[in-house]
Amino acid sequence: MSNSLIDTAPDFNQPIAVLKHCHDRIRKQLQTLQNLLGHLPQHGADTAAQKAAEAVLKYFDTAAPMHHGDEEQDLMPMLQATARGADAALLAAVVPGILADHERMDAEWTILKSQLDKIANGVSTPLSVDDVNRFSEAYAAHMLTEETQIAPMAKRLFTDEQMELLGQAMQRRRGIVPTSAQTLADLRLDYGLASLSEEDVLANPIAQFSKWFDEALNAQVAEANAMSVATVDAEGKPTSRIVLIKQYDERGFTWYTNYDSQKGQQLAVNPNAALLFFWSEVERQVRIEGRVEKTSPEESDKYFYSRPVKSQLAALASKQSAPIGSRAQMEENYEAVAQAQGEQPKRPDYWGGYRLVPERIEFWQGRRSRFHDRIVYVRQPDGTWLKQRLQP
Ligand SMILES: Cc1cc2nc3c(=O)[nH]c(=O)nc-3n(C[C@H](O)[C@H](O)[C@H](O)COP(=O)(O)O)c2cc1C
Ligand code: PXP
Repeated sequence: MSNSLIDTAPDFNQPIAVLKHCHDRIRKQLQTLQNLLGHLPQHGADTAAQKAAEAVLKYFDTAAPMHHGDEEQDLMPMLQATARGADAALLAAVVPGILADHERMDAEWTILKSQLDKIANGVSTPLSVDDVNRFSEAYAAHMLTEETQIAPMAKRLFTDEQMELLGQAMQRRRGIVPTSAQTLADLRLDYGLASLSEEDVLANPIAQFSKWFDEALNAQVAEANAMSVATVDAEGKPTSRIVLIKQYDERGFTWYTNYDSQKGQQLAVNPNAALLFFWSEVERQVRIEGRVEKTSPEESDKYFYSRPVKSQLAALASKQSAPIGSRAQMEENYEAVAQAQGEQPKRPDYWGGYRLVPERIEFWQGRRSRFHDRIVYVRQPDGTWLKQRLQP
């Protein structure tokens, strides 16, 4: 039970209150900056000024970035994945501005920091009124938007479980380990952001993939375009690795690589493969299975030449998946290729695209207590897709 007469920080089981508490601390630091502006002309970088500068530096170097991280990596993505209708429209209007504010405030902080560093070290240097005011005004407007638009929406929309997840993520960011020693086996997240029903999914699985992919991008899932590709060797032993998807359409899902690599050699013997996307921030997984074919040389050219020249050279300099003695040897190979090829390297025949032509695509949405939603599409001999719900 908290004593309401004493000003203590709220618990992480009330994450929105913690974020508000951070704002109050920011306001105190901004006041300290104003106080410093008044103090410095008379007293210079005396002990009081040094202490004040140190406090402001400590807060904006450590706590503020974590606060921005809470919002960018947890609060906003969770809200974006939950909000519908007018709430979703409001977020679409407000979130880009919030992210841009963070960048601007970071830039303004860099300017102030160099001045405060000197003051903290006892150097009597002036603190720019304009720099302080720009920084303070940026924060004031930003915090007001969050407190009037974002926090009330989160309080209204988030379930108890979502609040708990948000609080846990914020604790992890601060390196706070739960007090009872948590064992590996106890590590688990309960999912509850959304549901998936037969009515929700589109008739065409590629269109459904497109919808989820766009939602993952909008929710700022880290590397939403990264997918695992599983292949098997001649004896049927599986291996998997991450690649970046570069295109998808009715024909299939495409990535680019070295045809002589381990995966290339395996696909030459057995073209069956499986792709996997895991989008943790939206609690979704997509599994895609089928047979792989090479993209046409024209398609491979088009993608190869769209890449940065240094990546083109790196592809030429690397016998992907073959052992090599040292990093130095790799650098030598790169330099030799760069010398030989110049600014316009030519795509080698052994580098190009693979397209997985899907036969089965499953969409998984995490639900509470492991009672998840799974909808699978299986391609029928006539080319149509059969849709089924699978048990979790
Ligand atoms: C995020 C990420 C993206 C990657 N994207 C690609 C890619 O698009 N193409 C590629 O050949 N390797 C990519 N790699 C490297 C592969 O995971 C792998 O190391 C490499 O393709 C060799 O695999 P193999 O020996 O199984 O053929 C990526 C790795 C990571 C972690
Ligand atoms: N090839 C290799 C070896 C990679 O590691 C990657 C990505 O990590 C890629 C290709 C795809 O990258 P890009 O987007 O530069 O084509």
